[in-house]
Amino acid sequence: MAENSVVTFQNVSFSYGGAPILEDVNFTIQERTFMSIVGPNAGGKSTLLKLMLGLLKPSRGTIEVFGLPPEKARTRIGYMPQYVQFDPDFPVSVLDVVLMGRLGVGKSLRFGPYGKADRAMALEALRRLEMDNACHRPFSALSGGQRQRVLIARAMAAEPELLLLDEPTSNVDMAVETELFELLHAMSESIAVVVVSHDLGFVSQYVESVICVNRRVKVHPTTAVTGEVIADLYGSDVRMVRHNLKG
Ligand SMILES: Nc1ncnc2c1ncn2[C@@H]1O[C@H](COP(=O)(O)OP(=O)(O)OP(=O)(O)O)[C@@H](O)[C@H]1O
Repeated sequence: MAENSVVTFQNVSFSYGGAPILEDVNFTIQERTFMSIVGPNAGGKSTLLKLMLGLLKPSRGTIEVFGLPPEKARTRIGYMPQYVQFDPDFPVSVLDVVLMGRLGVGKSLRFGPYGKADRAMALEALRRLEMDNACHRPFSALSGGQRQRVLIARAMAAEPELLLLDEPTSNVDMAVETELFELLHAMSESIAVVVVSHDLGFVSQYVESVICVNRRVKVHPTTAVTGEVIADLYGSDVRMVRHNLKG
């Protein structure tokens, strides 16, 4: 593993049993970086994240996270999945949801009760997402955007060295999206942050490089993402939304 590499993919291919979803993938993610995974629907973005987490195994090639097989590095990764299922009748508080991020943190796997340090870390994560005032509210009573922030807090509560977020802003308005990206950008000064997004124009304002996924994977510095790169990735059917938020 190269020095400072958090994630390394070497000649990785993957299929769910049928046609290849990812083919001969090679890239690295360095520490203290903010990257986005972009690409068309069904291009393999979520699959790439699940491989990084060790939830799926490559059919070919090698993946290392912090120099380890991904499943051995999982406690160092914070993950926010694309869809979170929960029962709205289940009386779980905001703090309970964030505390779930503390499961497995530390030397051994623990299944509660949570200690003081766990609660402090969960509250700190909520504070950073400006949701600490809601800590005793039922999770089901929150708006979509508030839930999204709580789920990000849950991923952060694990004190991850690598934070993976699968479309974290799919339910939120643009003001919240901007706030979240500012926050993630700040976090990337100390850890590696990787965000799956459909909105290349928006993420380009924040990330240093983009991991373009469409069965093959190519990494481009944001400045090199030209119309040609986009057409290559998405074909002619591309809607590149540029919000022009920074003046
Ligand atoms: N568990 C599974 N079993 C079989 N095929 C799957 C499974 N999960 C995903 N796929 C297929 O793998 C391909 C890539 O899916 P993936 O979810 O990685 O794409 P994606 O780029 O994240 O898509 P989207 O932008 O729509 O979220 C798709 O064709 C999908 O149908």
